Amino acid sequence: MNEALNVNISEKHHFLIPSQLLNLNKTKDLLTYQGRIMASGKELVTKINSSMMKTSRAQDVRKDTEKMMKTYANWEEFLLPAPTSLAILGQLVFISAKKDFSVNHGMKDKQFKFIDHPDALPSSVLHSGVPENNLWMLGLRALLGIGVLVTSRGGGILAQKGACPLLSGNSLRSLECPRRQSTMAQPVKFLSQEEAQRIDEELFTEYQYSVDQLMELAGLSCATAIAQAYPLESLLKSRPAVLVVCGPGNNGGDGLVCARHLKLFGYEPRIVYPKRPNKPLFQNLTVQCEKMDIPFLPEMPSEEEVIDEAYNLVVDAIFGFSFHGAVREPFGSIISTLKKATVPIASIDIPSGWDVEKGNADGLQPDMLISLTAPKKSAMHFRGRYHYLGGRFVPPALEKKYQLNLPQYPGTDCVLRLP
Ligand SMILES: NC(=O)C1=CN([C@@H]2O[C@H](COP(=O)(O)OP(=O)(O)OC[C@H]3O[C@@H](n4cnc5c(N)ncnc54)[C@H](OP(=O)(O)O)[C@@H]3O)[C@@H](O)[C@H]2O)[C@@H](O)CC1
Ligand SMILES: [K+]
Repeated sequence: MNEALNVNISEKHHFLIPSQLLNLNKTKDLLTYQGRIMASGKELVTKINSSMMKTSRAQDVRKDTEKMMKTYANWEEFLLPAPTSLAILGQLVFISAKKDFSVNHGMKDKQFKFIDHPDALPSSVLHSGVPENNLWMLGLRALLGIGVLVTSRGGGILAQKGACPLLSGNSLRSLECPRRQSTMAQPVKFLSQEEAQRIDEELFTEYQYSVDQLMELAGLSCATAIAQAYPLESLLKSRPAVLVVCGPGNNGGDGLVCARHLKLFGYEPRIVYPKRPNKPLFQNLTVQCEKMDIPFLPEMPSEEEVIDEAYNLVVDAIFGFSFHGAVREPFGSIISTLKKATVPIASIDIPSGWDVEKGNADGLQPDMLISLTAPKKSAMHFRGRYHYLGGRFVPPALEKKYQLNLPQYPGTDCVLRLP
């Protein structure tokens, strides 16, 4: 396994410890300081195994950790104690430093029987249960200087508790996270339709952005988030084909931009664009896609089997936050076909056909939602695997005015995975 060292603690318990973490100089110091010599490979496994058994009292570990981590950051504030109830639930803890990963990759025999989807594990700390006591957790904490952050789905609890949001994302770059004082304690705001439209309006009128500018950033966010959630190497079809369905408004424009960036990222997008507005903005975006050899389909495939057969993913860029009322044709038929397709759907800003605030229990159920600027109220009803925030263009004054409490994007990233 390239990115993580698999540590078999016992027959039932496995850890994946990211090699990046082990390579950190500070971590090495820390291990030496603990009097436990860190080695590599099998030796490391033995060391960890034995140190689990010899774990010092929780109080000592807490003090040590505090002392050690203070130099770098106030990590102690981010650590959640593992609830005892969780401590008896299961068997596994995973820590990964990068994107989602497969635990089966490079394994001789597939021994991860407690994992539902071994080929797509969330990258942030995932807790699906821990052994009968939390000794190993303390041990890990003592060894690596971090706590095991417990959550049922990577990062979920962390973000709500106001932990460094980077930790809930995909990267151990979180070690460098400058803390954000003002919004840490507040959950991100879910916008009403009217708020979303007012913010949008203000960006254009007060802040003097052009639509093209923001659309470019929005579309780039969408393509980036998609590439993170569905990396090329994870696609099941031999061709990395993606169907991008674009609607008549700016959400559709985001879809066109997204398609263009997906193409640059190595995907093979194809676009369905049944109602094209007669405005230079959309005409230009269309030409840009054509010049990038992105095919526009004459019509939406009407059979869901055709979509399932040909595409790895559908990008839903039909309607965004201005959607209202009952869906009109041709989009009604398009959405019903998409509802029957089994291929994952990534919705831009709002799952199309959903009420912007109330959602739609009988509507599309996308696997991914990329909320732009801030999630809308309907995002509370999103049940898919990947919820990303994109559109990193909100000026701080505007964020403050609407009390958006946006989590901090990791480093220079333009997207952030939400719990
Ligand atoms: N600040 C941001 O966050 C940014 C947001 N951006 C993006 O803009 C999106 C909002 O775009 P938007 O305002 O153009 O509206 P959008 O939702 O695409 O659809 C409007 C179209 O749909 C139509 N339509 C409506 N209801 C319908 C129905 N029932 N059945 C059929 N048709 C219906 C409606 O037709 P009309 O009702 O006018 O006849 C109109 O043609 C936002 O979600 C985000 O993706 C970024 O690009 C830039 C920065
Ligand atoms: K959409």
